[in-house]
Amino acid sequence: MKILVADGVSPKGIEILQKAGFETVIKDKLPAEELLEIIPDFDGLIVRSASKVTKEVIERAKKLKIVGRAGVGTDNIDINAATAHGIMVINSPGGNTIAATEHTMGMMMAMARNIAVANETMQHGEWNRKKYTGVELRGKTLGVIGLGRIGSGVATRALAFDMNVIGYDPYVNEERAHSLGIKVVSLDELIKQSDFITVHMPLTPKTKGMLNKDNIAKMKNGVRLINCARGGIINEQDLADAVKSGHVAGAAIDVFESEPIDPNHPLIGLPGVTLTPHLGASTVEAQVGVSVDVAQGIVAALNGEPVSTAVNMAPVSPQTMKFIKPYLDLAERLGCTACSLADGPISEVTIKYNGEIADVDTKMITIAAIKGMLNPILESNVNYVNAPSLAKERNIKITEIKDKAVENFANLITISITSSGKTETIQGTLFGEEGRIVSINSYRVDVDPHARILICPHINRPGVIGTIGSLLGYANINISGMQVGKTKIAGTSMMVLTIDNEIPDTVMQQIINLDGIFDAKLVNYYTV
Ligand SMILES: NC(=O)C1=CN([C@@H]2O[C@H](COP(=O)(O)OP(=O)(O)OC[C@H]3O[C@@H](n4cnc5c(N)ncnc54)[C@H](O)[C@@H]3O)[C@@H](O)[C@H]2O)C=CC1
Ligand SMILES: O=C(O)C(=O)COP(=O)(O)O
Repeated sequence: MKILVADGVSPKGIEILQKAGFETVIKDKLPAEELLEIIPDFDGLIVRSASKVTKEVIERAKKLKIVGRAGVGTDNIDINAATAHGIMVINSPGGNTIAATEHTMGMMMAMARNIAVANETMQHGEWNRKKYTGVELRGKTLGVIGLGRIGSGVATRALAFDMNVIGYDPYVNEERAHSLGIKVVSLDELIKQSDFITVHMPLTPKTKGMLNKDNIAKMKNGVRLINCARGGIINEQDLADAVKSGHVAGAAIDVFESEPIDPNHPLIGLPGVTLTPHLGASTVEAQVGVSVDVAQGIVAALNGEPVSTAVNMAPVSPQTMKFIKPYLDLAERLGCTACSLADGPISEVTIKYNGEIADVDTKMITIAAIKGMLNPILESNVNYVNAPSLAKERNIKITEIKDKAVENFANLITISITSSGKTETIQGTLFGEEGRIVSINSYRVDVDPHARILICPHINRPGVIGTIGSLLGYANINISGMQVGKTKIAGTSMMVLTIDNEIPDTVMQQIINLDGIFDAKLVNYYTV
């Protein structure tokens, strides 16, 4: 498989891709037209913030399976288009947190003490001590908007500078804010009380222009603003106007609505304004971190493994991922088994979780089951990204049930599929990390759901199993394992044979026609 690295990333990640057997094509600052032209040839794409992965790029990328963002912000990627095409988007959120946090602190100090402008003028032979008198951070109120990884890092560092830190983040609870040692206030209060305001949230339709002329007018006279998150969160023209009027004493800006910026940008040349060209993540350490993280994510995803940093899937924490990982494979095999038993279009699927597993976030396990169920019947490649939307398109109703109560197994997944008014129910559990099917339509079994199995409910009387064995033997099909499951219904059993070769349709029909056989279903796990 081929991976295109469109923006410069550290060679450490590229080594990981190459070691995993991927061919890599490395381009730095790839022009948009060239990206469009060459993308059809690639299975994976790595970008930073410079490359724009537009709908057009996605639509041309017929082989593309994954876009990896070596960094946090994915606003340069059309996530909806990627999802609609079943393309996974992953990012590498932890790797550049410290870099962006420290850059924010640096920008705040540079702005407060006129460091950048003093340096610039000194380089031109000027010695002007009076003009560049600054202000102290100690005792000033810092308003942090967005208390995620970077915002909370900035908050705790600012406390070490004896600043009074207040924060606003509608998605962070008070407990978390208290653990940071800061006070949570409303946006309005933060705007009115702060001497410095720094923003640390993603650019979304909600956050675009969140700081603008209306609320800048409510800020303290002499307020200083910092944006090391995304251009556009603070309206650039409104900010420039407020700096010119003197209401805003300083601005430290690393990110811009359009990058690189135009030489006529309104913030260029204004007193008190410190600008850097999107340097927040540009440290040696951060670039190694994001490159390694994104490469590992791509290798895992292209090997069919789930990735906790996927952006267009339900987010899963690394701890939850560790717990659920073995269940994903099991659920996919149970889904595949259930689908193979169904006799018509699937209308409804119920996935029930019993035991400890009922306490964790099972969304991804449910998706794995749907993926396993749809892959054998759909032409398109069903993956963790497109499985829910493909099920929805086919009007399949999906229900998750959770119940901590257990009977025979510490954890049990039960998948019931309804098709043509008939429901097939498969149950599975883990023995250690090994998945097992433990019941099929109430017949108790212990089946390893790999390779290929033949499931035959039959009359429990002498000779029935033997006739199938002979028939398969004549057809030169080897049976490498066998289980007979019983139920409470007297006189019937469930035979599950592990089969080494494909069974031709004619032989399947002969099996179904045998006296004492109710049905025969072949389950192939090659799609899992
Ligand atoms: N300048 C640079 O080079 C870098 C910039 N960034 C940017 O910094 C920003 C923050 O990154 P992280 O802290 O890693 O993200 P994060 O996801 O950990 O934190 C974002 C926070 O914003 C909050 N939030 C969302 N909507 C909000 C709203 N309307 N009002 C207030 N808070 C809101 C969320 O609840 C979350 O706590 C992102 O935009 C990212 O792209 C990240 C790394 C480097
Ligand atoms: O990670 C982010 O969100 C950043 O803004 C860093 O962008 P970059 O990778 O330096 O182009």
